[in-house]
Formats: sequence, structure tokens, C-alpha cells
Amino acid sequence: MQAESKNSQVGPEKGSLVGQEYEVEIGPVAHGGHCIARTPEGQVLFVRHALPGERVVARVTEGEEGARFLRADAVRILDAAKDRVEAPCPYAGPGRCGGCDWQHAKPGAQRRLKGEVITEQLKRLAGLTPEEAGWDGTVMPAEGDKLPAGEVPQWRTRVQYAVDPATGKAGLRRHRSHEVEPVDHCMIAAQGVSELGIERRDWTGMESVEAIAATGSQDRQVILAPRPGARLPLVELDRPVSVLRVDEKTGGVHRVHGRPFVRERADDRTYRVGAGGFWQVHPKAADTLVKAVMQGLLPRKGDTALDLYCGVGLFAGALADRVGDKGAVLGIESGKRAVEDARHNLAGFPRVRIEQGKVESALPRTGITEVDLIVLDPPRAGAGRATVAHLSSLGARRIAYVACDPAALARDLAYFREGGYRVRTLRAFDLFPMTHHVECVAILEPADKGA
Ligand SMILES: C[S@@+](CC[C@H](N)C(=O)[O-])C[C@H]1O[C@@H](n2cnc3c(N)ncnc32)[C@H](O)[C@@H]1O
Repeated sequence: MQAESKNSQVGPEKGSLVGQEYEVEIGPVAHGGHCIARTPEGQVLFVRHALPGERVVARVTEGEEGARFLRADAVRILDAAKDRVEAPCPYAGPGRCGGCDWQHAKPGAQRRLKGEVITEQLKRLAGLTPEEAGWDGTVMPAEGDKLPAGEVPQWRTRVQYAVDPATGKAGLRRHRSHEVEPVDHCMIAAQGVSELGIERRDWTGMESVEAIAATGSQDRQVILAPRPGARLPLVELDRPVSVLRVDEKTGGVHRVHGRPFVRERADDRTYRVGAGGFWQVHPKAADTLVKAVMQGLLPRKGDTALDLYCGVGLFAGALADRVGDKGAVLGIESGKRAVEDARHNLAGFPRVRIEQGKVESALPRTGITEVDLIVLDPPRAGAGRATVAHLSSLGARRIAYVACDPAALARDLAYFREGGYRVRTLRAFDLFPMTHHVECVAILEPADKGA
């Protein structure tokens, strides 16, 4: 049945279905924070703000007649799922802040949805059943994130605010849009970020303001990205912070005042993370992932190990501790600053070496033909066929694959299978509550082990 289009008075653009409303039955969850439905004509709808099993009025937000799929928002809930809750955040909902996807789902249901996405991606992209992937379907909450109903974990230690050019106020981007949703407070921001009071200041001339509150130190940092030709504001916040700026021409990040890095704590060690360098956002993430990787790899004294896409050296540090003086660890990372930080962070380990370069080219350059253990933690695109083939040829006893995108993970697991590796266990952690993101750790071993 087709519901009345709100935009029908003005008429949609020719061919465009934006504004068209459909009363639909919501099917399964899909990767990306939406569920699948179909229009009466059979077109696939990716519907946000809905839950499986619901009956809703979905309003198209993107797409035209004949397109492979349309995007839509559930604007009226006719039959609500039992997992639905009133979104705790006042900025969540159709057309509003794009930061969270599952504000309207109970926390346990959010984790179930993420688990269903992982299962579906493994099946579709790698042909793996849960049993074949060593996956029990459970997405674990981060320690301390199990809160009473209606309370939201304050987990984002890094928040990228967008600045509304008309008002100079910091807000958050709307879903798939450059428009800014003005906010007084982000509910999922870590307390250290909220305390900076970014939302109360005037940021005229800035494109964006990133606020960072380190875990395990009092370091606070603000990274300003000015619009072309704009002057930097005097940054007077409620707490002392270091200030950095993004060069609008080169994209490089430069110090304005204070330290050009923050100090993060994980695995009982302090890591320096310089301007724009990668660090896990959830305050429990680094420890959770180190633990899962070490439990899966079981490093032994004297092992040789690779930490690929090593950032500032999180896993290289944990491995170095465990393989001892007779072992050796090689980290590879493309970011120049991150490499400097990793070398600084791990300077106490003479048997750790960090190479700068892309894994694709730097790994073959090392001439390494054999290792005992491998950790890889690639960016969202994954490692890809050639790198996985190379890794599969090094004879590692175990490989830990840390993945922020289950689709890329599934593709790479299929390549590992071609290379003679099977998944021993796959664990998943909800390190991004209220959003559709999820972190996985897959432990692989040679398929013929014990055969
Ligand atoms: C998901 S982060 C992981 C960082 C680190 N393992 C951690 O947990 O802090 C991915 C890292 O890979 C780096 N990177 C991206 N593409 C790369 C490539 N092709 N080769 C090497 N490093 C790359 C990024 O700069 C980033 O530091």
C-alpha cells in the first residue's frame, strides 16, 4: 500500500522518489545501520530508524525509479517491535543527527542486530557458516557498558564536531549530509569531551572541531580545521587543552599550543598518540582488543611476530612484552607521525622494529619469509587479496585479524581460506554502542593443523 506523499503538493523531481512514502513490513537488518524492506513495486528499501518485524511508513530519502535500491527513514511506526525504545537522545531520528543508528533499540537488541550482520556477511561474502567461523553469534558489551535502561554509555573519547557556517555553533552532521544538526550535548561523548564545552563556544570560520579526551591521562586536545582564509579563534575552554590546526591545503596537522600529542594508557603502558594519529575511541577498546588478541595468539618466549597497520604500536608493545628478549616484533604502519610515535612508545624494546610504508609494499621489501605470529588491524577497506596471500605464505602458527568492518573481514577470511588458513574463533565486541559499528577479532590457524 502506498501512503500519501508529504511532498506530493510540490511533486518529486522527475524520476526521483525522494519524499515518497510507503507503508511497509520491515525485514532483516543489513550492514550499515538499516533494515531491508520492499516497495509494493518490489524495489529494495534500506530503512533507517526501523527494527525487524515492524510495520512502518517509510519515507524515501535517496533514490529514483528503477534504482537498485532506495534509502528511506521510518517516519511513523504502525506496529512497534518489542525491542523498540524511545530514543534517549533528543537529536536522534529521521533527518536528524547521523552519528547514531540504533538509539531506538534496547542495548541487548543493538548487539543482537550487530551479531546478525556479522553472521550474514560471513555467509554472503565468505560462504562461512557460524560453526565454520568459530562464531557463537554473541557480541559482547565493553566492560562497564551494561547500564540501566535509558542510560547511554559515555564512550566517545574523540568527537568530530561540524560547525554550522551560519551560526558558528558546533553540531554533528546529519546522516549522509553536509548539513549540521545543532546539539547542546552529545550523549555518547565521554565525560572528558563533554567537560570541554565545545557546544557552548563560537567557532565562526571553522569547518570542524575535533575534541579528544585521553584515557588514563588528563590530556585534552582540540583540533581545528579552519575554512580557507579564516583566522583561528582564541580557544578558551573550561579545561586546559592543547590546540592543533589542520592545514587546509595539505591536510597536515600542526601544533598551535600545548603538546602535539595525547598520552593514552592501555595494557599497563602509556602510548603517545600524535596529531591525527589513530587510537581506539572507546576507553575500554584498546585493553579489550589486546586481551582478545593475546588470548587467541598465545605468544611464547622467543616467538617472532608481525604487527601490521600498527598505528602507534598497541599490539607490537603487547607482543614485545610476551615474546621477551629472545623474540622479535616488526610493526608496519603507513602514517609518518604514527611511526615516530610507535618508535618512541616502544623504545624500551630493543627487539622491536617499526617500518614506515604501506603493508602492500613494505612487507615484501622486508624479505621476511617466516614468522610465528601475525596481528593485522587494517583500515575499513581490509587487507585485500595480495596482502592476505603474502601473509598466508609466512607459515604463522596463528594470525589475529582485528576488524572494524565485518564485510572487509569476511572478504579477507575467504582469501585466507584460499591461502590454507581456517578461522579458529571469532569474537565480537560492541565498542561503538548506539551506532551500527562493531569490532571483531578473528583468530586463524593453518587449516591442516592436527589433520
Ligand atoms: C585501524 S588502525 C589500527 C592501529 C593500531 N593497530 C591500533 O589499534 O591502535 C589502522 C592503521 O593502519 C594505518 N594504515 C592504513 N592503510 C595502511 C596501509 N596500506 N599500510 C600500512 N598502514 C596503513 C593507519 O594509518 C592506521 O594507523
